[in-house]
Amino acid sequence: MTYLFQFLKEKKTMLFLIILATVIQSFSMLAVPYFAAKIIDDGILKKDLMAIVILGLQMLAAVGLSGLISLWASYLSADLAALSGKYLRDRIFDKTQVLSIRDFNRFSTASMITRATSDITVIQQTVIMFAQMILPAPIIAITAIIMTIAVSPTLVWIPIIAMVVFMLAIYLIFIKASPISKTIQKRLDVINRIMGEAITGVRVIRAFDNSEFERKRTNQAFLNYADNVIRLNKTFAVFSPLIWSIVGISMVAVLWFGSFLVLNGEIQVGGIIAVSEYTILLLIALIMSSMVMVMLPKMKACLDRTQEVLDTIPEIADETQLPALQNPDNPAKIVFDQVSFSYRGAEESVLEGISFSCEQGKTTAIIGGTGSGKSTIASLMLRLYDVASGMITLEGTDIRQMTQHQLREAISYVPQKAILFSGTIADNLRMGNSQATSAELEQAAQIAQAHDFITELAEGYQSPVAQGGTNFSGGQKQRLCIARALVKKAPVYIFDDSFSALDFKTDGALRKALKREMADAAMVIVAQRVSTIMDADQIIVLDAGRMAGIGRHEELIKSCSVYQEIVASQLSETEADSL
Ligand SMILES: Nc1ncnc2c1ncn2[C@@H]1O[C@H](COP(=O)(O)OP(=O)(O)OP(=O)(O)O)[C@@H](O)[C@H]1O
Repeated sequence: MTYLFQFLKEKKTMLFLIILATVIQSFSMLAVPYFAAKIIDDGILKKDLMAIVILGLQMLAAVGLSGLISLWASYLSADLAALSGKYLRDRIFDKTQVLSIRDFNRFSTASMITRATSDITVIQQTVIMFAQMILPAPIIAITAIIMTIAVSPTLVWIPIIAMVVFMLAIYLIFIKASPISKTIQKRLDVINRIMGEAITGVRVIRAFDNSEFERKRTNQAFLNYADNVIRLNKTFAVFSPLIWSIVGISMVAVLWFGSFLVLNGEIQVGGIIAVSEYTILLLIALIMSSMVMVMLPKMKACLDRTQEVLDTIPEIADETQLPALQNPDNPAKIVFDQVSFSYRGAEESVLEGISFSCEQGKTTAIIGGTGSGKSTIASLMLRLYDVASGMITLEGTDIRQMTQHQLREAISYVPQKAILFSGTIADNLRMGNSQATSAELEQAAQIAQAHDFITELAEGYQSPVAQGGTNFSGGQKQRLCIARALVKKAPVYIFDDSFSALDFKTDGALRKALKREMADAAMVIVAQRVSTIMDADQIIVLDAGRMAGIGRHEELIKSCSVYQEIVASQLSETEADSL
């Protein structure tokens, strides 16, 4: 609730206007029974036509005012609801940008998407309903009771008892529905995850003819969701008969006890009409508000889930007191000093005692078997995780002693999985440097060996990129990601297995161009293929998270058995012998 209250605090003027409009609307609505009673008592019973006309006009004015004010209140509450959704989505988005990968994994992608979309839509809808239907209820209830007292204090117990019984019933339903609503939102997460996988993985599912298995899996998820929705609806099924019983019994009570009072001369006939109308208006206000109450358990579940994300304290946060940066001209750009690291929950270290230095103008390659920890080294350089022991420095400064912004400004990164965003090619290339000129885009694309295929497209650099870059081949996507990293000019470049989808010729041409054009940068190339890293200035050989060797290709081929094995497994005997 905290964040919603913060939002309402920020929008207090709007909230005040809505409350004001609601008060005026409630009063004008409750004036109608007052005039109705007067018309009966002072007009009809006294046969005074003039009084009937005047009171009728006053009644019409009250109805008109109530309608107009209600329209204004609706506009205001629609605005408030839409803005509340925007406010919460902005906060969630900002949070996703500071959460560490580990924090992020705690929630799962599907759940994060549900929280930012449908959960907030539920909150948004409830805010509008709250403003339009719940807010007027107490005002109408209190005024109706005061007006009833004014007409007949003896009959006031009827609307009061009706109201208490009604609220007690709603409270009990709320208590029962709350946990079910929470479960429903969790089931929705599962549906989103499974449907997401079924849709994005449709090619694989068809290729493995696995539709039947997927159908069973989705069916189970849909059933679990439906079961809970049915339980919730059953809980609310008692609601309608209960309400109408309370309304009916209240009416009987008003007419019955009211008739006695009329016969005793304590009130006039119009009084019975007024009291019964006040009771009905009070109950209608409560019915309307309770319809929204039905949504409250769900809204609470959604708010709790939103709050859970927003309350998460990022595992990796910038220090508040940062020392001045060391030496930006330090030729040793990135240094790993006895770095060890393990993923949360894993018993063994993924990296152990890693020490090396990436120098300006030099290429450092990291090679090793799958799962040996190559990508983890890249993630640590970007401080997506913090080291367990040891230290990583950028230009002489411990990367924990600088802001994440400073660190990531200095590094340009090409991820292992080529990720593109919907928009144009130019939009994607400008991601790390929005001011880049067309000439700079072209130059980067040329180095990345992407220029030729881009210019062959009808719209060139303005060609559309589909969500996830699905309209490009694996190799084209990789080259666009490399070009994107080159457009962002940085002292350090990390290529995490970014040449794997390229043919040997393109791979060779790209590396040659990189060496020529990026002569001043420190380059880190993570690779599986020996041919990609053979001419690097230093090669780090990883074996199960430990450094099995470091040096140039010619040295390692003689001294490092792990490297020899990798080379032997990839190059033909003649090729290996000739090296
Ligand atoms: N987010 C994670 N949580 C837990 N374990 C992880 C995570 N990411 C990687 N690992 C584990 O850490 C080890 C090293 O993974 P890493 O991705 O660094 O290897 P790699 O050498 O880059 O492999 P590949 O060449 O296959 O990409 C693996 O055993 C992997 O299972």
